[in-house]
Amino acid sequence: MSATDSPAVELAGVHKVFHAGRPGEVTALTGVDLTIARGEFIALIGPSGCGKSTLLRLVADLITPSGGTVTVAGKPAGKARLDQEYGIAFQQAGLFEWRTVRRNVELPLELRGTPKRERRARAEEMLALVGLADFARHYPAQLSGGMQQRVAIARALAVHPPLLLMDEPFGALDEMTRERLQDELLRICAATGTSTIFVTHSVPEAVYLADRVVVMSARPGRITDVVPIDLGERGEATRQSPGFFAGITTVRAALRGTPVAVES
Ligand SMILES: Nc1ncnc2c1ncn2[C@@H]1O[C@H](COP(=O)(O)OP(=O)(O)OP(=O)(O)O)[C@@H](O)[C@H]1O
Repeated sequence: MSATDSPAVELAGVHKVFHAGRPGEVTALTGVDLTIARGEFIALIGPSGCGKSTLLRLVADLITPSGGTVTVAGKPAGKARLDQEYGIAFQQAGLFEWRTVRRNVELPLELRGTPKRERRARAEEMLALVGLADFARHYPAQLSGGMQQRVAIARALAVHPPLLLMDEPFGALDEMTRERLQDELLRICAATGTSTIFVTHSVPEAVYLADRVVVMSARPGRITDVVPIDLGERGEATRQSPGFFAGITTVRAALRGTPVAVES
């Protein structure tokens, strides 16, 4: 299989233990097998402490597995990181206050050594995509929380990553902003063919966004269900549709089947 037709992400027999063999040893993930197709949108949901962020960090090569393999675009995760195969956006937008919006978006391109003219053009293209073309010269503090989050998404997309990793990026936003950003994110992913792993605590958000909702349980963290969602093209009517509510009911039932994490 060539790198271009390999899956976006492949986790095989992944196991992660923190502080192995030491006091406070935690098995964060066990027996995780998951294959994500190119262009697919995966939502990860599960009780607190079930290993969602750990799974995302393993794919991002921010941490290494204790066992099993993590492959991104047909390459080991470490090689994919060096090749900038993915962009990351977390709950906090994480913008640099002293940089303008455009220069925040340019940052990953700067780190990559992209020439100035090209990175400026790319940043402007990405800002237009998230509807912030008129705010390029503003500073983050002059923007609302939702706008800052859109800048973070533009920055994550600036290197045209085939894979987008998002850890509760809309968690801190009000419902209306959140729903608008969900639509924008889907539009961007469809326009760019990006594959996405999106961690959320919201069942409706997971169902609205995802092609498949991956349900996890804690102690030890593992995948307990994968719920396919077939709602076609999303829009305002989707949020009122029987299929949407049916998806929510299915994911809720899958979550109820999982033990709730008790943090010691
Ligand atoms: N660096 C670390 N060192 C030790 N234990 C860790 C570390 N990171 C995570 N853990 C533990 O691994 C388990 C999974 O954590 P993780 O953050 O992946 O869960 P989560 O599902 O993302 O939780 P939440 O929904 O609360 O964000 C937890 O028990 C956590 O305490």
